[in-house]
Amino acid sequence: MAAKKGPHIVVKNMTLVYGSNVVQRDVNFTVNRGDVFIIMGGSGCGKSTTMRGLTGLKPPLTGEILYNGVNFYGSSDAQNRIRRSFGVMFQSGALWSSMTLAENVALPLEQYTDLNPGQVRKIVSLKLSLVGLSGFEDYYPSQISGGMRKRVGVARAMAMDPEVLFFDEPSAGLDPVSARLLDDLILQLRDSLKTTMVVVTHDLASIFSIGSNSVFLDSETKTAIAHGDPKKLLVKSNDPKVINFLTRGQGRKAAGA
Ligand SMILES: Nc1ncnc2c1ncn2[C@@H]1O[C@H](COP(=O)(O)OP(=O)(O)OP(=O)(O)O)[C@@H](O)[C@H]1O
Repeated sequence: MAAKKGPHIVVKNMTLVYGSNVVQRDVNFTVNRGDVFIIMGGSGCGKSTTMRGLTGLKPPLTGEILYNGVNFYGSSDAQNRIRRSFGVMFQSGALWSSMTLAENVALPLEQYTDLNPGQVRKIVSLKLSLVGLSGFEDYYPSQISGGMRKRVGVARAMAMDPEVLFFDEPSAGLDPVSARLLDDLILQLRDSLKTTMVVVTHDLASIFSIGSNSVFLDSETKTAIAHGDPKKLLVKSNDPKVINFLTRGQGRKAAGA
């Protein structure tokens, strides 16, 4: 578990492309240990692609991504080792509908560890209790709410005690109260487990309530134009695009910042 402060993920001059289409160019940012780090920006600016770069699904054309100083794409050995140090929660929760919640959370443990079934069962119960779902082990995804399914996705992403947890649009499809509960869970897990959290979102309520650090990706210039605590950016940024985004187009005064 990561306990020390300091840089956890360092992105250096990262350029991401699909064929001849440049999504983001020369992006630089640092995610510190224990950050709830927000990847933000307007539609299509490349947030999901950046997360794919950070998680090994999209090798950058150029640049480096360092985890604890080790180049993620430097060798397949490094990549495999680093991949084991993080968990990913996809937008829908990505649960298998034919499996119980316990079976879903057990999957990574069965795939990547030699734990016996009794040990797996214990860890699964612990992870489900961490996300407030004790006693739901034998339910199927269709028998629980959307917010609960996302929590199961978090439990599964945490099965291997990751140092970093990635969230792709965690509040998508949730009502505001469920979205808020999920935000609270993210903060609670960060505080209790010291896990570094990286969150792709354009939900302003989430950005301000959980974000301690961020990068703002701009779709016009195709690069990062702001970096830091979103609450501070709201007050201090001089970039009209950043202010426009953070105030939903209202401007700083109207937004009360
Ligand atoms: N698999 C792909 N192949 C080709 N182009 C893609 C692919 N995935 C995304 N793109 C393009 O890359 C750009 C960035 O997409 P991406 O999904 O990363 O943006 P985003 O900021 O996450 O968007 P949104 O907020 O709408 O989810 C878009 O122009 C998109 O059309």
